[in-house]
Amino acid sequence: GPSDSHWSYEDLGQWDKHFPACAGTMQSPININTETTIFSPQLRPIQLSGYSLPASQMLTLKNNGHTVVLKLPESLAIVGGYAQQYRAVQLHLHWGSPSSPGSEHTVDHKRFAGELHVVHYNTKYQNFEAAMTRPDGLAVLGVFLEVGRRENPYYQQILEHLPSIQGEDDEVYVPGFNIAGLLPDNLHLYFHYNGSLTTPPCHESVKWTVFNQTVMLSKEQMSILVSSLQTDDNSPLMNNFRPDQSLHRRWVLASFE
Ligand SMILES: NS(=O)(=O)c1c(F)c(F)c(SCCc2ccc(C(=O)O)cc2)c(F)c1NC1CCCCCCC1
Ligand SMILES: [Zn+2]
Repeated sequence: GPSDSHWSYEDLGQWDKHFPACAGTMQSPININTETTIFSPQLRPIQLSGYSLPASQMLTLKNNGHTVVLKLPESLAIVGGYAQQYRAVQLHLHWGSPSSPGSEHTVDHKRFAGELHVVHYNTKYQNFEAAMTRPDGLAVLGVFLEVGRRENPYYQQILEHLPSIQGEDDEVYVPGFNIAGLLPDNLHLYFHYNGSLTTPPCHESVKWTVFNQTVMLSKEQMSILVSSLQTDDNSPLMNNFRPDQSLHRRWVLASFE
């Protein structure tokens, strides 16, 4: 894949040997300290377009050895909340283990069960590859996953296929569905900051939106997420989250008080 899969979450300290950006001062994820976020009323609600896909539109779901990735058509776009238009590339998940949480961002040092990332690129650049290295190149929407009492039908559209892509590089076709169903219903309560990809090559090209409202999955769904996939040497794919990186001179904005 785009970043050689020889890196792992075990050798985090070595990432910057091959990918120098990983040692930068605008890295992600971060801990969001709600005491020092800056209320920014100019932040508009995130508006999405084209997120509801017909079942006739098939998407590829792949275990790439680091996470499960759903490739998205460029017809999905962020049309509000960002200064420029961004189009979808893919979405993927981060999780922990049967006994521990695995979100990437934390809020007041609380780590959530998991985290969804929907990756988009700025349409002022030719394509994703050109955008990936520019400061305003990418927009990633982050959603915290929690365990609740009911099954989440939208996440089930992804989770039900995990048992059939257990091995690294396994992939399967899944029918389209309303991708917006994976996000919280309230898209105007969010944190916003400038950061990076949380995986090598760690490019500092991401304008992050982390929603304040979480989404709920059932216990059984979370169990499928943390225990279905394997990585290269058939070891369980778990705890695929990067520890939080220091903020340095950055501020985190909040669209709410
Ligand atoms: N949180 S994140 O957005 O930084 C992120 C991660 F944390 C990730 F862990 C990942 S997966 C690791 C990168 C990767 C490896 C293999 C393949 C492949 O075989 O197709 C593809 C990608 C991952 F894919 C992403 N997002 C990617 C950034 C990596 C390179 C380009 C792919 C689009 C966005
Ligand atoms: Zn991610």
